[in-house]
Amino acid sequence: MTVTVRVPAKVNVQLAVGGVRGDGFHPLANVFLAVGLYDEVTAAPARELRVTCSGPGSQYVPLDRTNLAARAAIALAELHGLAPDVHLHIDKDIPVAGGMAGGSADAAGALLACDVLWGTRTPREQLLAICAGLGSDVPFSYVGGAALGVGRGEQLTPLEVGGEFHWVFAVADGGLSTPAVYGEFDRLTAGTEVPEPAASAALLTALRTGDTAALAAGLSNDLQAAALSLRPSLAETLAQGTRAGALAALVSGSGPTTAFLAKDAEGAHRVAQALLASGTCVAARVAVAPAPGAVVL
Ligand SMILES: C[C@@](CO)(OP(=O)(O)O)[C@H](O)COP(=O)(O)OP(=O)(O)OC[C@H]1O[C@@H](n2ccc(N)nc2=O)[C@H](O)[C@@H]1O
Ligand SMILES: Nc1ncnc2c1ncn2[C@@H]1O[C@H](COP(=O)(O)OP(=O)(O)O)[C@@H](O)[C@H]1O
Repeated sequence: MTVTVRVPAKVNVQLAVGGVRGDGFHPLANVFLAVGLYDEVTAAPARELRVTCSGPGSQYVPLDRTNLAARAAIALAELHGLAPDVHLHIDKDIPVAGGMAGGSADAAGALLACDVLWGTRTPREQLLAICAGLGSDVPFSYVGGAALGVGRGEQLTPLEVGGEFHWVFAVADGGLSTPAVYGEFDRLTAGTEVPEPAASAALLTALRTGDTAALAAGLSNDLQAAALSLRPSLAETLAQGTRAGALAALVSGSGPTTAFLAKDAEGAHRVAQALLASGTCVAARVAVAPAPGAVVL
């Protein structure tokens, strides 16, 4: 028997970042939106823990016990006093190290796949606690849809979404390290008063009412300046998407993937074609949001 779970990528429609905490993390008001780009994680019985990976960027994914999917399997096995003897295969479609939470998606997917394969029927609250222990973004990858994440992003409140949003994602050449981008944020804000992060009421209303123009007006990412500082060429990608008719353009999370909100499906295809033709990205993907969280196929 094998179990395959599909898990979505995310874009942060608002990422408000406060001053660094004593534990090295930053307090956030993180408005997550799951988008329809997916990894699939398949769990199969095996003699020992083994991870394989296929798809774009898979050569950059570690296959040892540092892989977030492997860590998820180990954490679940420990909870139930089992050995984590499982073969996890990750079929990647989410850009690696791209600011779209691909590793977090794989962790959430592996957790659900192993829970079903092993018949451990772990209560949802316990699964979410394991997710939070694995990484700040992992609980959201599990639940999907849209949610406000506070604390370091792991404390979630689900958000209502009143419509569909059409996105384009420009995949950059190479990745950006999340800790490096937070470090650059600290450098750029040193000596300034960083306000307490708070979710924007206008943005939450835009999500609830499915108002694309209002969502476009409210998009914000406090890590964008840091990502652009580390990768100045992203400014040109953002400009090309805007020129092609995107309603708004921003860096996705810690980058370097850039995200473009379009009016409708046709607009999204136009923006994707223009981005590819501009040569400022290696791939341009269209995706609809919101997408569901981890689901068994
Ligand atoms: C920036 C965001 C936005 O959603 O995602 P990406 O765009 O990278 O996908 C997240 O905050 C990334 O979350 P995640 O990738 O799960 O981070 P973690 O594994 O928990 O932490 C990795 C490192 O990022 C930094 N970090 C993470 C979260 C946070 N609130 N403050 C931080 O300073 C810390 O340096 C930490 O050691
Ligand atoms: N299953 C996984 N998929 C992708 N990256 C992983 C995975 N497990 C660990 N990693 C490591 O996490 C880093 C961040 O990857 P990823 O989650 O794709 O990006 P981001 O944090 O920007 O959303 C990668 O460079 C890789 O070394």
